[in-house]
Amino acid sequence: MALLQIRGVSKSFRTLRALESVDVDVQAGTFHGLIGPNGSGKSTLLKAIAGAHFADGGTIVFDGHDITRATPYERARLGLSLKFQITAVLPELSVYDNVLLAIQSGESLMRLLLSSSRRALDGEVTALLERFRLIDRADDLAAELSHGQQQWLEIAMALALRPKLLLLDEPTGGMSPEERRVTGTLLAPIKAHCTLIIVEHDLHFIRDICDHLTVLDQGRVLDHGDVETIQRSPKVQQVFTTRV
Ligand SMILES: Nc1ncnc2c1ncn2[C@@H]1O[C@H](COP(=O)(O)OP(=O)(O)OP(=O)(O)O)[C@@H](O)[C@H]1O
Repeated sequence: MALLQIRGVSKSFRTLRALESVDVDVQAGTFHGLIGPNGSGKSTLLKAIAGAHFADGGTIVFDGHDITRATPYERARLGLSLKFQITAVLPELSVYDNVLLAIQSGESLMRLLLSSSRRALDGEVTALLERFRLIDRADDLAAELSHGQQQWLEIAMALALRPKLLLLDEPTGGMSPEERRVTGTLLAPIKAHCTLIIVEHDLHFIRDICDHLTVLDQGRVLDHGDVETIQRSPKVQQVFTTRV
């Protein structure tokens, strides 16, 4: 059974049908790309998965649980984590404290009161900072990081609670080509423990890191399959040459 099963999901904003009867299966241990022209519904689908929007119709089953009406908090407890397009780091805190807070957000109040404090969590914070090449910036304010480094910090924070499924909305937006390349390198090892759904406009980037692609067009699934199949798909080629 797929880790995530989306069946017949629809979402309207007033009269606009942003998603129309969308079916997607995401297998555990894969990187799954969502692509499509502007306004095709990619972000709306991510938000419906994370619970930031409720679907108007259809069902979403995650890891055997029907989460269609679950709150974002309940989904997070089941192992879903979302990093939005807009940076959400706390700029006035150090890089270290941003990651520490992200880890502590999953701690029970009792553990916090008993102070499973900085020292107890230091190993976890340090490991994440090392993995995301931020250890040398640990004491700097998050505001002082480059745009690319802030994105990596956010991915590290999204991984702090060890999610089973990570949702990334355009993580390479605004990055330099070198930062994009590094982002691919940083994401690759998470496949060992985390499934990924990623929305991206950079088709080279997504082609290089994804196993499977779903193509949306005007709120519907236009095609899906492995990267080679999608690259050869005439209907996908037509949409990308005429409307991207
Ligand atoms: N909160 C909202 N209220 C009203 N309309 C919305 C809302 N969110 C999205 N839409 C509309 O729904 C449609 C799908 O938007 P969505 O952001 O999901 O597309 P997208 O594929 O992610 O686009 P892009 O690639 O430009 O980010 C668009 O027409 C958009 O204007």
